[in-house]
Amino acid sequence: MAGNTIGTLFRVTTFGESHGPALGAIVDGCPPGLSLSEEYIQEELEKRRPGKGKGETPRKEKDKVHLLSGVFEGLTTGTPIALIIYNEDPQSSAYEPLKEVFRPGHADFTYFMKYGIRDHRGGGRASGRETVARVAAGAVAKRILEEYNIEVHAYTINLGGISAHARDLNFIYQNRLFCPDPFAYEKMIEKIEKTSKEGDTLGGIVEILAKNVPAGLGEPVFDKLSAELAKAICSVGAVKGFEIGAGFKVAEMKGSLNNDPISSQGFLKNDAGGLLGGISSGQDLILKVAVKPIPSHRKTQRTINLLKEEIEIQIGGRHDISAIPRIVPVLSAMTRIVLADHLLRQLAVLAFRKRLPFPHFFDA
Ligand SMILES: Cc1cc2nc3c(=O)[nH]c(=O)nc-3n(C[C@H](O)[C@H](O)[C@H](O)COP(=O)(O)O)c2cc1C
Ligand SMILES: C=C(O[C@@H]1CC(C(=O)O)=C[C@@H](OP(=O)(O)O)[C@H]1O)C(=O)O
Repeated sequence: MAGNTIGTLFRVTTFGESHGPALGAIVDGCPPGLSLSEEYIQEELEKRRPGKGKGETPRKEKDKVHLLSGVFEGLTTGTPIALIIYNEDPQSSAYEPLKEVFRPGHADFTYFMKYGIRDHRGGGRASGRETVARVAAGAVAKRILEEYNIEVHAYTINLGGISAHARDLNFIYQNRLFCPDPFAYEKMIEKIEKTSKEGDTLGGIVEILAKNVPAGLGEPVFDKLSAELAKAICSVGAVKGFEIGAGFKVAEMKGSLNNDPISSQGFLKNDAGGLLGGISSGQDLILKVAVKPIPSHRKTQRTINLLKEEIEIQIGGRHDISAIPRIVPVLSAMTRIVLADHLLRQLAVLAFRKRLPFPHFFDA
């Protein structure tokens, strides 16, 4: 069925289920001549791989990526890139008792209402494990963006109500929570430990910062960069909120405060989050993403089964306490996929745009 592909010139399709033999991605539209290796992609996958930090699912997966096509002698050929990651530790029998039960907060009920059939093993395609394929594809997008010096950083600014106040971009890559604030990091770890003991789970907020994004990315109407980013980010499981720049605060701001004044040196502030008319302004892109707590907590939950009988369940098995931090590299990957697609789309415009007046407005 439809709905497994994202992008126009840079197209990503993912396939696979959490407890099937494998997950993977087909990446079509990557330009030729870029260096790309399994090692490069693996480095990104390691950031999402389960079982590496406090409160993460203990499922033992190497998440080893196999690059099947589209690369010859270390360089992309311009043809489709196929990436596959085999599942090694599914333990599907743990899901047998849940076969005819709808877990609250998970996708069991809606998948069943839609298809009338579902792969109950580990949530099937609705599992957070599907995101391994997205991160693999996002690594290809990263290679394209590197050619234009475009950087994407994502980091945890809130975990279970504990806020990060500092934004130390070096520190985010030194801790497993991708937290930019060493003080908040300690508090977040304590919160995970306490919540884990209580048998409960946590949500949080991830901020995404994209630097050196040239002005002009995004189409004017339906494929606005803002809309495409919202779609890509909200396509990730457990995402419940998305903000651009000042986000929901704009509702309370006056226009005289909200607008970012423009000087010959550039914009004087960035409440717009780098997007005007849905098109990148050349300022940093700043996005915020609200992530809900993991639905599989250990407390008793009310639900129904396939016979519509009311029952109580207690979910055991292997689960994250929070989708944070492992969702953080997924959100970077989705942002990169959208930016790579729109960069390629804008390069076609620029080939002609340079004939018009004011070419000095463009650096790309
Ligand atoms: C990286 C990541 C890890 C996740 N880990 C778990 C988990 O261990 N257990 C669980 O029940 N849900 C987990 N989730 C959340 C569910 O996949 C998600 O809640 C489910 O697909 C329902 O979708 P929704 O929350 O968007 O409505 C995870 C999600 C992500 C993105
Ligand atoms: C395996 C991963 O996370 C899984 C995401 C997940 C869910 O319901 O989303 C449920 C758990 O699956 P299982 O019960 O098979 O262990 C997590 O372990 C992964 O992200 O690689």
